[in-house]
Amino acid sequence: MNDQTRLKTIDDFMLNSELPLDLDDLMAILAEAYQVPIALIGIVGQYEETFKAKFGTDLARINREHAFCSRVVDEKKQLVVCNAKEDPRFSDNPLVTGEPNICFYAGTPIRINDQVVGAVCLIDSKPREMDEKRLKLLERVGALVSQHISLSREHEALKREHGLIEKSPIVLATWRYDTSLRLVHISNNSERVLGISAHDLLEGLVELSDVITQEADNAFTFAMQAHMEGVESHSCRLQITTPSRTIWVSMISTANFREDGALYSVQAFLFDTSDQKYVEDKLNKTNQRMRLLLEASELGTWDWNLAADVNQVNKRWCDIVGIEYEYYDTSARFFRQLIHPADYVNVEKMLHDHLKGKTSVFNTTFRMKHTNDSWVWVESYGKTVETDERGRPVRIAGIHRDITERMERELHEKKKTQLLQFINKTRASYLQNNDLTLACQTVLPELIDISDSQFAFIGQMKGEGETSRLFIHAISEIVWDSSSFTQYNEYKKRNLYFSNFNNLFGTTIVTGEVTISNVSGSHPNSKGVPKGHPRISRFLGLPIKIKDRVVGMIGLANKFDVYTVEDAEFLQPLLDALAGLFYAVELEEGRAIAEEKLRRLAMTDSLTGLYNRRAFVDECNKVSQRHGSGCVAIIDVDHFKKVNDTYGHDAGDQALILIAGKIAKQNQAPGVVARLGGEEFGLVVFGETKEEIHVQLEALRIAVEESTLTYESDKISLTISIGAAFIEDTFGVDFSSLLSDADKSLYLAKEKGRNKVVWVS
Ligand SMILES: Nc1nc2c(ncn2[C@@H]2O[C@H](COP(=O)(O)OP(=O)(O)OP(=O)(O)O)[C@@H](O)[C@H]2O)c(=O)[nH]1
Repeated sequence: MNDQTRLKTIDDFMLNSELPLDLDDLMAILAEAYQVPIALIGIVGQYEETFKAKFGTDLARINREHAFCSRVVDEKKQLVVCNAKEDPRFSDNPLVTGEPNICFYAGTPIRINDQVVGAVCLIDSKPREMDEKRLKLLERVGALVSQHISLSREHEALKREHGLIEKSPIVLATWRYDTSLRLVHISNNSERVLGISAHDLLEGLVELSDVITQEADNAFTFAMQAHMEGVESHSCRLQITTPSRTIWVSMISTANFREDGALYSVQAFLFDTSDQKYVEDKLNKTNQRMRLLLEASELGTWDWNLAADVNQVNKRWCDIVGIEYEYYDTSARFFRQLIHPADYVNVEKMLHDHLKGKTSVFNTTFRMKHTNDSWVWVESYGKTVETDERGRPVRIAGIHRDITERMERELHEKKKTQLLQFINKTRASYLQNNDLTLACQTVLPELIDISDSQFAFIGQMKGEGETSRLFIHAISEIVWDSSSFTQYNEYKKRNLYFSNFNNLFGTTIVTGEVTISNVSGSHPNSKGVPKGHPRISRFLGLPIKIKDRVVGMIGLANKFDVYTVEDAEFLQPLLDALAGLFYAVELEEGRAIAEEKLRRLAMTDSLTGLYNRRAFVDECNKVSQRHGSGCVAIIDVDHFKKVNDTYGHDAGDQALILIAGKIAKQNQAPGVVARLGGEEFGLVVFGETKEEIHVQLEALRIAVEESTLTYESDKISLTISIGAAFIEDTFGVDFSSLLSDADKSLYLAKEKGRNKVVWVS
């Protein structure tokens, strides 16, 4: 191992090369001084010893096994052999027995890097002695040779470096400092690289200050002064102008200091960076032009370093969102918090896609919060401009363009079209289904969307005056407790009414005006919301009017932005359309009521209020469609002509009203009671048996018999005769023939003396 290290050192110091050490003269002096015929410097290799310097012999190398020096190397110490011929270790050594007939040998180690690599030795063919003093002297010679070898190597290395520098585009210069800095060395490539000959500079024929600009001279002087004041390294850029050309040179200088800290020398590398300077200048000019162009084009710029989380923007960028340039916060968090909540997810997605390499550019439009609380539409266009060693983006840069005006115009147009579409949709839904509530519910989500709101309702006033209430056709589902759940269920059943108008939305109904509240609780009529109800931060109440009458309203809540009069104006066509529909519904309802009235009138006997004959026939037809037992009867007032004749027609009328009342009282629905004409009434009675019904008819007869009509001062007694036909099952029965049968029985009842019930046999 140790031997290996030694051989490596030999290799390293090129002692295994053929080159001599150039110390033959020293060997001559040494031989002279020690009065020996041979003095050598031997380097002991693996198999042989090579003589690097010699005096007194022509031998270049010998086998290692015969080399005396190998013992010096192996034992790492001086070796003195006074008489080899008598020394058993060497007596048969061919170098002893033959040429050069070694008899005396004194060797001292050559040490390099603590390794003994060879020896400096003295040889004589005669026996000799060596005193201690001379041996010490030889040891010192060995040390000097060792030092010489080391220095030679360093010198060789330096020569090689200098040789490299001379061929390189880098000029090496050294200044020595005594009272001032003086150029003491400059590499020969100075002429080629800098255009100034090294010779001229070193001889002082040309001064550096003669060829550099004033500005560069200042920079150079500054560098040197910095070194004089203790700065170890420095770099600057100098412009050098020679008659043939002008170049830019970068100078990197290093100071060397003495132990007391005083400056000893300055070494500098100078290299031509004109190309780089040219590119830089061009880039600067381009940047400058770009900046002017951006400023002129009203473009905001951003340059986001992701790793450092620094987002640099220009002044225009700040202007777009109304931020003072000086107070701009460069963090991405600040940038993000300006993005509109409704656009945030999309922006993040677009950014993510670009960062992951899914898109070559980041290009999207979104809204940003202006310091004046409005939203600014920006078009953002960005691109990765720098990546790390793994290709991941570390810097993205881009532009912002304020497109608010264009977007608002476009959005307004789009919304207008959307509004007209959904107005048509509402109308169509109503016409198709004749169901206004369904139509309102269908368009509610679109209304919320188009108005940028969170909640909405559409209501219509129902009822007259004091009792009028707002019927809720459609409302956003907001359920937060059991009572609101009940309320929402009422809504589902189409039975939700708002009747208290002493609050924010009620203001719209009461005043018939648009209600705008953009700060929660700020409106004088605001009563807040029930506990648990989502916060209503902004509210817009829009009245639906027919002429000046409020017939309903739209309530909108929680727009991202503030509600404005323009919002109300924008939605006016919808309000008008709903007003039209509400009016149509009102008309429809009125017509239905009138029709019902007419229908009732056509079916009613005006004197008694009972069904008339036609209605009786209709009702009998209905009865004939169901199963069950019963009877049909005809009732006739006895001697009614006499009543008329005796007490007058009016008394007759009163008698008819009285009897009609009795009949109606005795026969409730589903029985049918009608005045068939004159003093004749028709009756359908239900009952299990004929007997059971008979009891009912008898009761009616008796009730009339027992009643007395008081007309003016007269008491008028009345009786009725009844002809009745029993029906086992009413289903499919022909009532007209049964009535005819009952009429015959009535005739019989009259014949038998009146005030009787007679059944069809
Ligand atoms: N006051 C009044 N009389 C009416 C009305 N309609 C019919 N009458 C009268 O009713 C009378 C019916 O008389 P009649 O058909 O002769 O029968 P009656 O007098 O009741 O005798 P009987 O039926 O045989 O018991 C006529 O005098 C009609 O003028 C009416 O609406 N009001």
